[in-house]
Amino acid sequence: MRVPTSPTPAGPRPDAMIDELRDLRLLSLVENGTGLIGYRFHGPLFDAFEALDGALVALFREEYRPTAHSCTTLLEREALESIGFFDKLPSIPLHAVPHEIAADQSPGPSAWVLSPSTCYHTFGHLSGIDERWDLRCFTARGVCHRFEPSAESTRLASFTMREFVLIGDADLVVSRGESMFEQAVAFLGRLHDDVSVKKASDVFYGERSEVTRRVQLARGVKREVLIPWAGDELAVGSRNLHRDLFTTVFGIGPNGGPAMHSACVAFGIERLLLALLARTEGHDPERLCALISTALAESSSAVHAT
Ligand SMILES: Nc1ncnc2c1ncn2[C@@H]1O[C@H](COP(=O)(O)OP(=O)(O)OP(=O)(O)O)[C@@H](O)[C@H]1O
Ligand SMILES: [Zn+2]
Repeated sequence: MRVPTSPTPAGPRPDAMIDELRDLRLLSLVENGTGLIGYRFHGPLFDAFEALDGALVALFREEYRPTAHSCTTLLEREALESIGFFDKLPSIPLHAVPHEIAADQSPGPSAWVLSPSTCYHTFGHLSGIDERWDLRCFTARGVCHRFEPSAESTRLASFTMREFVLIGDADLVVSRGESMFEQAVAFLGRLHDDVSVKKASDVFYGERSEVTRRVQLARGVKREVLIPWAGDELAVGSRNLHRDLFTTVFGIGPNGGPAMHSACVAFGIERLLLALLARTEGHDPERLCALISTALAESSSAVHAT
């Protein structure tokens, strides 16, 4: 998450490919005065979006057997308060004032925010569970919202995240989280010849200081997978280790004994789609769909061969 800068930039400069896709009516921009809110994908471009998301789920289905769940766009404000989100990143959450809830006055408009990540729904669902397990995987796709105004065409206020959450034994969460991330990187490497990985820090998981940033980098709490985009590198996914932060706050697992840990591996589907399409011949979404199927088949046979 990036702390918003001020003053707010005028608006995004769509890249040439984005203009092309708009002309073909495959994509439309959702904008307001502060910049780009999000994208709507149409026809074959939406098919490629679904193919990418579906491939990520298929990639991990056999080995991790994730339990899938859905998400609401709205999240209880309390959930973010309990993990100190507003103390660390007060400007990121977008507050929701849906008319129906406002009219009903119960629980009241200020009780809701637009969800900034999908894993809070997973943790919320497991809250208070009195069970311990070695390792379980959960997955959800959700529209996420963050207020990080920027002139970049890939920093959206509304975007789609596919997330896998691992919960269980501390060592297993780290080792399996790492191999899951590596498998995703290998899959993306079949679709693009210039995929890179780097360690990152996130102000959310500590104080906003240089010391914390370095400690996080040294501990490898966050790793990102990047694909070139518009002369720069774009983070299309990340692996975050939370230790027992969320399991403790949300009360996941029985009292007593070592706390279970959690990690998440998350992907931004809009970023992935645009960055991969930029490398696809003719920026053709149907061609990208075919490449995704081939890469998925190759990835599965690589897993079975080991
Ligand atoms: N504002 C955004 N617009 C589009 N995609 C995003 C945005 N923020 C995050 N994502 C996508 O969701 C993925 C997982 O979210 P995560 O919280 O790890 O991102 P992040 O570290 O905040 O991203 P960044 O480093 O770009 O600020 C990111 O790797 C990225 O692909
Ligand atoms: Zn997460």
